[in-house]
Amino acid sequence: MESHHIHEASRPDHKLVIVGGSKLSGHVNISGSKNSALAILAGTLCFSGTSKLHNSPNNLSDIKTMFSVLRSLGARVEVLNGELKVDTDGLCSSEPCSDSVMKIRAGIFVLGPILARLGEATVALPGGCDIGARPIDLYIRGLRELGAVVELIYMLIIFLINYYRHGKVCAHAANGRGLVGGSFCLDYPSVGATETLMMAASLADGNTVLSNVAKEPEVVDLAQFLNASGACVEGAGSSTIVIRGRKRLDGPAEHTVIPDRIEAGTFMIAAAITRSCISMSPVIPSHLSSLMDKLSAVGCKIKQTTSHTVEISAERLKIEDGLQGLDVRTGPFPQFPTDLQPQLMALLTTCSGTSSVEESVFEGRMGHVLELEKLGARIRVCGSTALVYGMDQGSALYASRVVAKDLRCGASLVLAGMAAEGITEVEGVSHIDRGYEDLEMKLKGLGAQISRQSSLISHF
Ligand SMILES: CC(=O)N[C@H]1[C@@H](OP(=O)(O)OP(=O)(O)OC[C@H]2O[C@@H](n3ccc(=O)[nH]c3=O)[C@H](O)[C@@H]2O)O[C@H](CO)[C@@H](O)[C@@H]1O
Ligand SMILES: C=C(OP(=O)(O)O)C(=O)O
Repeated sequence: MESHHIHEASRPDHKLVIVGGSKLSGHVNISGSKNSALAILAGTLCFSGTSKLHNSPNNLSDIKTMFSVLRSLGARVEVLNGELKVDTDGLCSSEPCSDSVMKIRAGIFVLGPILARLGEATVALPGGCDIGARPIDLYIRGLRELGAVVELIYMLIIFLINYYRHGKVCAHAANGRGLVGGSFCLDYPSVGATETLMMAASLADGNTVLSNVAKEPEVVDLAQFLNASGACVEGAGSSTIVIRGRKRLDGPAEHTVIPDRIEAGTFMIAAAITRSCISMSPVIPSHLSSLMDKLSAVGCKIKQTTSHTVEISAERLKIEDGLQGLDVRTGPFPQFPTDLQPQLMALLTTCSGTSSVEESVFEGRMGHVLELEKLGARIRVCGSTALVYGMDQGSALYASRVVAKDLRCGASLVLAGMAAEGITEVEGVSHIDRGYEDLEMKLKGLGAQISRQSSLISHF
């Protein structure tokens, strides 16, 4: 057992019970971005003072876990009337609580800020969705370019007849000096490595040039937060970022987190898979271009009704009618997001023809396939590509009991359950709670028949 894949889901859980076949209608409010908020929370460690964050999705379990990470370092975190305040005056530790770090991928995002601010950091290897190896070599190599000495240390923890490997990253600024500016070209535009290096370089002595960086909107949001706190980060959103390091950042900023493009995308696919028409806000349409292109190509009609509102319509008489399968390949932004791949795959099982879905970002992000097959989908996986057979090629969604193996797998199963005939049960809801605020309440508000129940009650 690898220690960095321990999930809340290993505890007794709830399930979502879905009566398939309902049409959706109306409007849904989109929460703030999980991945932006997680990076910005780490960013608050770059300076002293109290930051105010609006639109942070504070009810997500991943965000609450990040609060625990920050608190374990001496920060004070408070949520009052939806407004989040993070006070980092009391930062007193360079080693966050390993149990919390090991629950989420973003646990490792604190490495850069702590190292830059305190000159040393020891952080456990992080958790997050179990979708492949997820190394941190780019973080380590990048920090070394900024003058850090970084080592990975593994311990074998033996407990009765079980054992697991517990890994930690230990870093310190070489020769007791702080970090220094440098140049680093990422082999792959990793979101987390880009964010970590951007935060660390903001406090380095001199200028840093990062090339082949991630261009995701969450990277841009973090850069805006850091700049509002006195940092000088230029070029976020392009493939090269230049950071003019400062000894100390001015401090606390007030910032509004961008809307969650993955949550918005999931609701767009919910409308498509139920052949319904819904609207949603706030969204930043340019963050959703690749999904909107694909949904238009399958046959949905998408309209931007205000600068921050989109309406999607896939209304047809019958679920079997109309939508056409297609080929898709995931990739770094602005390509199709891997975090919407499982949800799109669920939709493609209800379209006509054979679709091809290639996962190019994570090596192990096909965990939803087996579960979708339990709901009647016909899918064949060859390496990193799944051939998805549509309704006219043998897929026929019907109710079953399935398990969310990870966050977006869970979302994809909920969507498939809404299109399946009968009552579907989705277990492992704690994965879904990591990244969707009130998913079932929001879907219910749109007309879905969905409820949360104890896993001990069964409909089968
Ligand atoms: C908390 C958060 O923001 N999570 C998001 C973030 O994850 P995360 O930041 O972990 O994703 P990355 O962009 O780093 O990973 C992309 C690819 O790069 C590889 N890699 C990454 C780092 C490294 O040092 N070495 C390396 O090889 C990974 O194994 C993966 O194959 O971006 C992903 C890609 O958009 C999203 O799916 C996640 O939802
Ligand atoms: C993969 C995801 O999250 P994380 O990186 O936190 O595991 C996700 O949000 O789909």
